[in-house]
Amino acid sequence: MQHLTISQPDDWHLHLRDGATLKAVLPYTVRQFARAIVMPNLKPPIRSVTDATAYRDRILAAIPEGEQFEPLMTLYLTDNTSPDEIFRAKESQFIKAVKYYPAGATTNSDSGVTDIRKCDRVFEAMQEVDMPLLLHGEVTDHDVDPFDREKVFIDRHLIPLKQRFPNLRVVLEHITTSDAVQYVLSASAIAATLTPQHLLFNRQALFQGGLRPHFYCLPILKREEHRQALLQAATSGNPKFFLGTDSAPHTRTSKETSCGCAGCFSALHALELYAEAFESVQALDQLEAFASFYGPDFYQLPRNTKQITLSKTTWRVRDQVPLLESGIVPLGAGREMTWHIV
Ligand SMILES: NC(=O)N[C@@H](CC(=O)O)C(=O)O
Ligand SMILES: [Zn+2]
Ligand SMILES: [Zn+2]
Repeated sequence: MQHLTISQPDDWHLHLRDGATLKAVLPYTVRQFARAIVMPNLKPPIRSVTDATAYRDRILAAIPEGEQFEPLMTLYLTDNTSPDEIFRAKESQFIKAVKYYPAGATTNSDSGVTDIRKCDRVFEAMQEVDMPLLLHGEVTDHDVDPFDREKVFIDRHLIPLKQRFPNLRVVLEHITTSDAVQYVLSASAIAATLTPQHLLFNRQALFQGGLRPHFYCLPILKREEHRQALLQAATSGNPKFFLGTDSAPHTRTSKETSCGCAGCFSALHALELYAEAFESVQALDQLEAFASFYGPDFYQLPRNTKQITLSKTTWRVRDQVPLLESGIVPLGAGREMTWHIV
């Protein structure tokens, strides 16, 4: 196959940041994706409809002239989020979900939830108005090994949560383990997003000839057997699994340091990376549904009608994209790619 034309995809998990970073990264997303679920982990986080309205306006203002893009906003759940905020969010029309970060689990999560049970009144409101809950599904307990934090989260928190709120629609974000795949398959009213890094790389990428900070994201890359399970889920044609890049820009200097930030920047070439992952298991015929159908179906939004074409062309991922002094290093910088957006 030399060309692949699919309906335009959407990105169901994206970090756009704010200010200069927002302006630097947004054009890459707009080139590929019609819509994106925008993460609320700014400093300070997007906690209210008022915050989300202002942030959405800043995103709209940063869309390049003549391009179309629809940011779908989220609220950052805290111990103090009120059920009334959920009702207001539902009324806004453009807030599509609420994001749960365990306090301290990942980048800018200091204001996250300290105990998930504290939010039960909010979950009740969400279940009532059918507002999806997006989970960064990792425990933060220091006695739990970083490679086990997703599985332990499912056992300790997600299974009980689903028992308390069986109809609350949940997305387990950026899944990294076969345990997560199994759980999502077994439960109802739940879906999962998959990132390009977790489909293409295993934890060896972190240690290839030395320490590789640009492969460090959370949840951390896992063993090959987990990558295989994720790839199988993504290409299986099951609508519970859809595209969410988790593109998470950090400057080069904030990653190449003694305590580097977590996050991989993939907005530059996300769709091309997914195409490569799907082709590696002869499943390019499943790419369109994963990238363009199952996400809008879950969020009860119309599928996109525009199309996008990829062609079989080799090219090399550039070393960095410009931002401030140090730039942002894209996922797989220097890598030879095999698919290119026309
Ligand atoms: N995935 C990451 O490693 N980092 C994300 C936060 C997140 O999605 O957990 C970020 O905001 O940088
Ligand atoms: Zn996360
Ligand atoms: Zn993320």
